[in-house]
Amino acid sequence: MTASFDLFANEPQALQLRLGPQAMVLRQRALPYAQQLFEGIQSALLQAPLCQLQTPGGHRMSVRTSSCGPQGWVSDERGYRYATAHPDTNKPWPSIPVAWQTLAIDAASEAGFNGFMPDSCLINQYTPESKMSLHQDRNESDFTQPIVSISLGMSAVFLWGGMQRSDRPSQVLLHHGDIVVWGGTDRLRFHGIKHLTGAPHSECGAMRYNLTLRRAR
Ligand SMILES: O=C(O)CCC(=O)C(=O)O
Ligand SMILES: [Fe+2]
Repeated sequence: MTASFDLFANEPQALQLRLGPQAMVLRQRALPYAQQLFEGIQSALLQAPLCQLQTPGGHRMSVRTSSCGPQGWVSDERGYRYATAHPDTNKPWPSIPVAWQTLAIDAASEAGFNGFMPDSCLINQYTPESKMSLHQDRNESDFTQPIVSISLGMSAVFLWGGMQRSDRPSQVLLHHGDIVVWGGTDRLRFHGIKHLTGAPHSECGAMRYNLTLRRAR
């Protein structure tokens, strides 16, 4: 075995994958916090149960969602928007755990966005039957604030498109512990989830969780 082989064996995979001028995947960035994140999700969902929301067009989303923070993302026949209370329980959303805030703020700054101040964390739960069509995140009031999106559990095929819905998206595999950050000129890029892929996850089975931290107001 050569010395260089040894060096490469210890080399982590490329830890940052650039998706655009102001967008990147921070591979495995959330891995050290995964257990803590799973526990936080479980306790948040006890207070704010997952819902299968209706789109304004009358379809049921295949993803189940909940939120933390002063603002939670909701959807119904009246449209997509942020709300201060859970649509079923009418209670305020649980607060965003401080560790999630810190992780998101640090990830944002590593991707070039200082001063990220999330007031909303969407919790998406996917099964192998779920997908999320190409969309832009545009219900927020300040597009200078980035999006920080944490993947946990099963891997997924992330669709990373352009500024037009018709732009053909590239496909990026997102794995347990990866964080995607996008903002600035990439803030309104179309994106989505084609489907989950790979084996069930040791911690959460045939499921993927995504935490999307944003500044809503
Ligand atoms: O699950 C993901 O990785 C993306 C989720 C997303 O784009 C959204 O909730 O707006
Ligand atoms: Fe999105």
